[in-house]
Amino acid sequence: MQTTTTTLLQQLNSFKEQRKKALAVLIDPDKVDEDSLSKLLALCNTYPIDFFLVGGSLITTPSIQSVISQIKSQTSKPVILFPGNSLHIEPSADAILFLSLLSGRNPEFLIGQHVVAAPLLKQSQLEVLSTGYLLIESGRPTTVSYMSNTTPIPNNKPDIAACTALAGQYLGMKLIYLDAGSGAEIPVPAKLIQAVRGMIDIPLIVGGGLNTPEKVAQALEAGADIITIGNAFEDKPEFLEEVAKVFEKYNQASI
Ligand SMILES: CC(C)=CCC/C(C)=C/CC/C(C)=C/CC/C(C)=C/COP(=O)(O)OP(=O)(O)O
Ligand SMILES: O=P(O)(O)OC[C@@H](O)CO
Ligand SMILES: [Mg+2]
Repeated sequence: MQTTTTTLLQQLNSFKEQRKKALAVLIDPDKVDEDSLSKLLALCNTYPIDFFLVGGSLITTPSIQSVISQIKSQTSKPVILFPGNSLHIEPSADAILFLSLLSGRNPEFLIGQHVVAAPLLKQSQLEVLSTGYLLIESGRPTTVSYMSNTTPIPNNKPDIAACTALAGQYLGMKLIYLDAGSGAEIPVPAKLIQAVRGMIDIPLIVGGGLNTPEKVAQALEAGADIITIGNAFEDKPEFLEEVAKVFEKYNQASI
């Protein structure tokens, strides 16, 4: 019998078609130890999360692989790399966000790291998810803007964000990620999310500073298909219960 496997991209596209909102839990390998990760993973088995993102702008932990191995031993959800550079490729994950930093004008993060990464990805089994990555201004400089030496899109310029995202879609990218940056003071504004949502057809990921149920609900309401949460779960894993309630409301309404 022939078996067909669904790719992660197909799953994300089908969520979007069904209007099912997805939740990604971001694990920064530098910010967890075995015990704290174990506690978070136990909660991720209690509440319906969709996948894990693993990564950071700067990773000093020698083994991303051991973090992935712990996630895989405690849960069955897909693990997607969220890399800051080409050194962050770890073949034991399921997929990688192949990010091109479209909001910036630094060729290294638009195409340079990608050339180095491409042959490594070809040798791996990782599903490569071509992603237009847009940093949105969020109050104070973020790790990503510093590390990438780029300026984010002003958060009162929804048109610039929408046109940048559309250019990404026309270039063939399969996902758009709007990121206010990890621990952002001000998350991506609803108006800007709406403008991007209205311009593109591909799934939209939104993250950065989503640390209250209200902020999560606002991003979903504005049109995010996938929400990423990192810091708020690191600080308080129990926040997952509150987030799950927000998702339940949206996902029940979509059935
Ligand atoms: C193509 C490959 C393999 C690599 C390049 C990938 C690109 C273009 C990355 C864009 C720039 C960048 C540095 C992105 C990092 C995104 C990320 C994983 C953010 C998570 O948050 P942190 O920046 O680690 O925040 P903290 O300060 O809270 O740790
Ligand atoms: O850590 P937080 O603030 O949730 O941000 C998540 C992610 O979008 C950062 O790149
Ligand atoms: Mg980090």
